[in-house]
This record gives sequence, structure tokens and C-alpha cells, in this order.
Amino acid sequence: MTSHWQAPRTDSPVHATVRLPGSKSITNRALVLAALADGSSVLRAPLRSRDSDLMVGTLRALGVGVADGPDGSWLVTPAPLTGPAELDCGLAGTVMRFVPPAAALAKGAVRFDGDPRARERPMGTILEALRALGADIDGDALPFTLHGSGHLTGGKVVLDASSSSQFVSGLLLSGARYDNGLTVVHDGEPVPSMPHIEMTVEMLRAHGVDVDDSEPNTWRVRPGAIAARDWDIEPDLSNATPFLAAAAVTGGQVTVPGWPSRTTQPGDAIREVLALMGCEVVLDERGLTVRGPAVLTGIDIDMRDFSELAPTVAAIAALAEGRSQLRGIAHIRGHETDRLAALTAEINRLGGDAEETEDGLVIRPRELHGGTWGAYADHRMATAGAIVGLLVGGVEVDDIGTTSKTMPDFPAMWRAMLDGVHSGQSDCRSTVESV
Ligand SMILES: O=C(O)C1=C[C@@H](OP(=O)(O)O)[C@@H](O)[C@H](O)C1
Ligand SMILES: C=C(OP(=O)(O)O)C(=O)O
Repeated sequence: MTSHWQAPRTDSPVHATVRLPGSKSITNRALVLAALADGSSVLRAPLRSRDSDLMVGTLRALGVGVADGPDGSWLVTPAPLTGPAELDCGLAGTVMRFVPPAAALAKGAVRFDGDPRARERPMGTILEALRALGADIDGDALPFTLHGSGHLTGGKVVLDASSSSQFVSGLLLSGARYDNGLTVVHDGEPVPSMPHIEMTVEMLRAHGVDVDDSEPNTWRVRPGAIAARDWDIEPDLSNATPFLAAAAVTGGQVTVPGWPSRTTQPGDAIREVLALMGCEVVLDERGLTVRGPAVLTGIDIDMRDFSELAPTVAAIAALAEGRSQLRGIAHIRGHETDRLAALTAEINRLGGDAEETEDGLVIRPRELHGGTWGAYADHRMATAGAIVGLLVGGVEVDDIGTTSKTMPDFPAMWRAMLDGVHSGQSDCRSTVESV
């Protein structure tokens, strides 16, 4: 069901403290690793959203125990993976790319499907790689069926991961459990979202897995057990970016507590982006604080490593003074929607000047007017519309409910952030905190 939403506009600088729920990428990796581990693991402060619920649903369907703790944590108890099973991936890249390599260890038939758009997202590369490693799979895209024999031979596979880093991450997460381990070699244009692969490697090592990534574009995983361990999940830094953007575009101040001093989350790159656009950015014991400038400048930046932030940065750029160019993000045409086409269409629909290039976007300043902002079933398109609506009256996001993919409480959090503005409070905490 879609839910039209009048994006709140403000005349005052936003002043708020916003606590974010757990990282989608860390939560869904931790779930897979815990499911394949040699004992039970507890995930504390995980993200509870559509994407992580879908991940839990697939693991339970394969026989893994995932129990809800009273504090929102999950207790994951591994079990031999078994079919038959029907798995719903929704629109979650992490589910459709991380679960098939694990399900290749199952005994029985496992059918995968997802939302209509999920059937269009690139899958052929990872399914072909799994076949090369010994899996029996019908199909090259969702829906497909994997016929598991209870183990996978593994070994070396060469693939082209230029359309998604998740192909590499997905294989690496399960590779230690393959008979011969796993070597993945990337051959093609540069891999996007590299920090997400580093996140995978770090989390595998934290589970005691031996991973060699010393050679560029090659990852070797030694066969062996995945040790059980508990996780405290970091806040989702990519989901923090619309709130930090609110400070940037209104000349206000937003603090996100719990911002890690060291992280593999690509969302951390928002610090560099906002500083280049003229914001004051401070990371200290309070968390990350962004102070917006009187005048935001445009930006010319390669976003290949942090392409997840493209909708947020495009929305800020549409409100900035001066030309912006976002480069290195051709592959986001395969994200939840074709994000280059969607951002261009929605900015221009409101009177803006955005243009698609071969590998990104050019956005030139132009006065915007109100109108409908399409979300395209894409959580980050929806939050980009909310950012634009802060300064432009009459912006209506056609499906704010789609933010439930990674942030079910987004509308309430946004409202709470703005209520901090109107009541003059400088410390408004999101509703998520009490969940
Ligand atoms: O591994 C992950 O958790 C992710 C990897 C990236 O995918 P791409 O490499 O397809 O951009 C990112 O955009 C996505 O949101 C999450
Ligand atoms: C690309 C994204 O998600 P997914 O994990 O579905 O690929 C995203 O969250 O920006």
C-alpha cells in the first residue's frame, strides 16, 4: 500500500540530535554469519526493518533458529540448512545476493523470488559463479530454484563484479563452508562500493575465518568453521545522511550520537561530502555533528565507493549554489530503481536542472517548486524527496512507506527532528531510541 506524504517545509534552521537504528549492511551480514557459525550468536541493536526481517525470514525457512530478545536483539541458533523452501527476497540486494551462496549448502530445493523490481536487478553474475563452484541452479534472475545437495565443492571463480559489490560479499560470506574454500577473482571495470567488501572481510575475520585480500581484486577464503560470536551493531550511517542533510540545507545543526570513530560503512563518507559543500563537520565524543553554512556550494565528486549516498547528495546538490557532478555511479541504475533516471526525473519535475551522464549526474542550481516526488519503491528516493521538501513548499512524496525497507520510523523521526526546531529544543531524540 502506498502512502502519500506532504514533506514538511521549514523556515528555521533544524537543530536536533537524531539516534539511528542499526546498520542494514552489518545486520544482514551478521545474520548470515551467525546462521553458518558453529554455535549460537546474539545480535544486539540490529536493524529491525523490512530488509532485515526478510533476511530473518529466509534463514528461518531454511531451518535456522532466530529468536527475538526482549530488547530487540536476535539470538541466532544455527542448524543444518534444509529445503524445500520458498524464500522471499523482497527488494533487498543483501538478501538476494547473500542467501543463495548459503542456500547452496542446503539439502533440498530452495526457490527464490522477490518484488517485481527485484526480478530486474542483476543476479546472473552470482548465479553463474555459484554454478561454476558446483551448484545446481535453474535461472539467471529472480525467480530461480537452487537444488542443494548439502554441500558445495567451491574453489576458484572469476567474475565481473562491476555491477555490484554484493556478488563478491555474498560468495565470501559462505565460502569458508565450501569443501575447498573459495577464491574470488574480479575481472572487469572497477568494483563499486569497495568498503562494503572490506566490511565483509572484517566481519569474516571477526568470526575467525582466514581471508586473504592482499592481492587487488582477489579474495581467498580458507575452508573451515565460522566461529560463533555476538555483535553490537553500529548505527546505520547511510540512513543518517538525510538527517545530516537537513542541517546542511537549512543552516542548522544535527548531531548523530554513536558515530563510530572507525568503520567500514561507506556512509562515513558523508563527512567529506558535506565538508566539501561548506558544512562544518565535527566528530567527537558526542557523535557526528554537522553545521550547515549560510550558502551551500556545489560539489564534483567520484562516489563509486559510496554510491548508496547518491540520492541524499543529489537532493542536497539540487538545493545548493553552483554546479554539481556526481561521478562513478553508473551501476546505481541497478539499485532499488534506476536511481540516475529517477533522480533526474524527480528533480526536473520540480523545475530543477538535472542531467544524466554516462556514469552519474550533473545538477545545476535552479529554483524549485512544489509537486509530487516519486519514490519508485526506493527508500532512498523517498528520503531524498523529504530533504528537498524542507526548503521547497508543496513537495509530496508519493510513497513514504517505502522507507520501511531500512527505516520503518522515518516519518516519525523526521517529524521529531523538525519538532525540535519548532519547540526550540536542541536535543530531540528519535522514536527509534525507545523501540
Ligand atoms: O553489501 C552491502 O551491504 C551493500 C553493498 C552496496 O551494493 P552495490 O555494490 O550493489 O552498490 C550498497 O549499495 C548496498 O546498499 C549495500
Ligand atoms: C542499494 C541499496 O540496497 P540493496 O541492499 O537492496 O542493494 C541501498 O540501500 O541503497
